[in-house]
Amino acid sequence: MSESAVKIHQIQKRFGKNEVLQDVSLEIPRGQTLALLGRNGAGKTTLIRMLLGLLPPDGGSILIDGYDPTCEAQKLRSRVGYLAEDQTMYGWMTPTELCHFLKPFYPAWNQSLADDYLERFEIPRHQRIDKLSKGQNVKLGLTLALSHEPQVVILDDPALGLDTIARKEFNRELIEHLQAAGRTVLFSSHLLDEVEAVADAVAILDGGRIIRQSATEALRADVKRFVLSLTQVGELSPPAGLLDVRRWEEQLIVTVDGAAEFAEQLTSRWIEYDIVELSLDEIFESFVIGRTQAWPQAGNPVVV
Ligand SMILES: Nc1ncnc2c1ncn2[C@@H]1O[C@H](COP(=O)(O)OP(=O)(O)OP(=O)(O)O)[C@@H](O)[C@H]1O
Repeated sequence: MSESAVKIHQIQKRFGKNEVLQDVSLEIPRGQTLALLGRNGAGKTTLIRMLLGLLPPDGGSILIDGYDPTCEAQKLRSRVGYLAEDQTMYGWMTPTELCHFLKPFYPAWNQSLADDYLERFEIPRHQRIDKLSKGQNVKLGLTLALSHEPQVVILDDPALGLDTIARKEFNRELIEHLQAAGRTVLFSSHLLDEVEAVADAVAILDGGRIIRQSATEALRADVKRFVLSLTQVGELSPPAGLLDVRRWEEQLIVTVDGAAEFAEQLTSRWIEYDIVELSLDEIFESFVIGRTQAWPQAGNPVVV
C-alpha cells in the first residue's frame, strides 16, 4: 500500500480558454491533515471535484487511497468522505430518514457513529432538512460524510456557514477526532487562523499552480518578516525567496521565504534587523499579494 493516501500528479484543467489548473502536484501522507488554501476562484473546488471523480482532468493522474477516480469512482466513494461546498440534500426528508436512506449504499455505514454525530452537533433528527439552519445543514452534511468511517476525508470549505464558536468546535473536535482515528484529511478553507491549529501541512494554490506546500510549522519557520534600517541596506541585493517589500518611514520591511538564509546574509554584512513572526494569514497574503518590485536600488528611493 502506498504511503501517500492522496497522490496528485501534474493535473491540468481548463474551461474553454480559462486554464484553471496547471501541473498541480500534491501528496498527502496517510493520517495527515492538509489544508488547501487559495483565493476565491483559485481552483480549489475544481481540484476537489476531480479527486472525487466528479470532473475529469485534462491531463495528469490522481490516486486516492490507491484508487483512480477517473475510472474507479464507485469503489473510491465508499473509501472517501466528502462534504461539498454547496451540499444540497433531500429537503423533504428528516436527518433520521436520510441516514436510513443512505445506509444501504455504504457497506461500512456505522449508525451508532451517525447517531453520535447527530447528538454532538445537536441536529434535530425529526425536523425536515429544508427547515434546518445553514449551520445545521453543514453539520448534517459532515455527519453523512463521516458515518461510513472513510479512510480519506475531503471537506470543501467545511466551516463556511458555521458561526465562530461552531467553527472552533468543528476544528478542535472534528479534525482532531479524525486525526486521532488515523484518517487522512484534505480540507479547503479561507479561515486561516483556524487552519493553523489543525493542519499538519498547507498547500497554497495560486494562478493555477501549487506555489508552496509545506508542513505548517516549517512554513512558519521559513517565512518571516525582517525590519531593517533603510540607511543600512546599501547595495544589498534582493534575497532569494523575497515575497514582499515595503518602506515604513526610515525602515524597510522585508518578507522572505528562507528566513535563515536571509538572516545569515544580513549578519555577514553587519546589518542589524528585527524579526517579526507571521501568522498563517499573513504568510498566505505575502505569497498571493506580496509585492517585490520595490526593492531599493542603490541611491534610489523605495517606491511604496
Ligand atoms: N463547470 C465550470 N465551467 C466553467 N468554468 C468553471 C467551472 N467550474 C469552475 N469554473 C471556473 O474555474 C475557476 C476556479 O473555480 P473554483 O470553484 O474551482 O474556485 P475555488 O478556489 O473553489 O473558489 P471559491 O473559494 O470561491 O469557492 C473559476 O474561474 C471558475 O469560474
